[in-house]
Amino acid sequence: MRIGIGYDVHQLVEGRKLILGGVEVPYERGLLGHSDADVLIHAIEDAILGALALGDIGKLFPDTDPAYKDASSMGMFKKVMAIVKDEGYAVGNIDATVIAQKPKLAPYIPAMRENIAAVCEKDVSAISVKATTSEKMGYEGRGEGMTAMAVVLLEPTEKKGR
Ligand SMILES: Nc1ccn([C@@H]2O[C@H](COP(=O)(O)O)[C@@H](O)[C@H]2O)c(=O)n1
Ligand SMILES: C[C@@]1(CO)OP(=O)(O)OP(=O)(O)OC[C@H]1O
Repeated sequence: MRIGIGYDVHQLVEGRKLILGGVEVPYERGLLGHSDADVLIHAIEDAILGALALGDIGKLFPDTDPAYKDASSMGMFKKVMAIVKDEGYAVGNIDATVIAQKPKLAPYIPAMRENIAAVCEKDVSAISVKATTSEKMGYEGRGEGMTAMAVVLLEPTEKKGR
C-alpha cells in the first residue's frame, strides 16, 4: 500500500466560475488559476502522485502549457487515474477537506463525492469530502482564497505495484 498527502491553495477573484470537485458552485467569485483551479481535485491529484512518488500536477500538467489553459481538472484527474492503473494500483480511500469561509459547501458535497468516486471507479463510501471555515481568520477567513488538503491510500492491484 502507498499513502500520499496533497495540499493546494487558489485565490478567489471576480469573473471566474467556482468549480470544486467538478461541481459548479453558485457564488459571486471563483478560483483563479491556469486551469479551472479546482483546488479540491488538485489536492487529491497531488496526494495520488505523492503516494506514487511521481511529483505533482505542476510537473505533469505545466502551467506554461496552453493545453491546460482553463482546462477541466476532472479531465486531468482522469489522466492521473490512468497512471495509477498503469502503475498497478487502485484507490483504497480518499479523505479531503476544503477550507473556505464562504459559500456554504455542504449542499454540494454529495455531488463532489459522486464525481470523484466515478473517476476513481470506487463506491462513494470510500470518498470523503469535508468543509470547514477558518473561523474568519487568515486568507480563507477574509475570503481571499481557498485551501484544500487530501490524504489518499492506494492499494496494489497486481504484482506490478511497488
Ligand atoms: N465553506 C463551508 C465551511 C463549512 N461548512 C460546514 O459548516 C460546518 C461548520 O463549519 P466550522 O468551520 O464552523 O467548523 C462544517 O462542519 C461544514 O459542514 C460548509 O458547508 N461550507
Ligand atoms: C493545474 C495547473 C495546470 O496547468 O494549473 P493551475 O490551475 O494554476 O493549478 P496549480 O495548483 O497552481 O498547479 C498546477 C498547474 O500546472
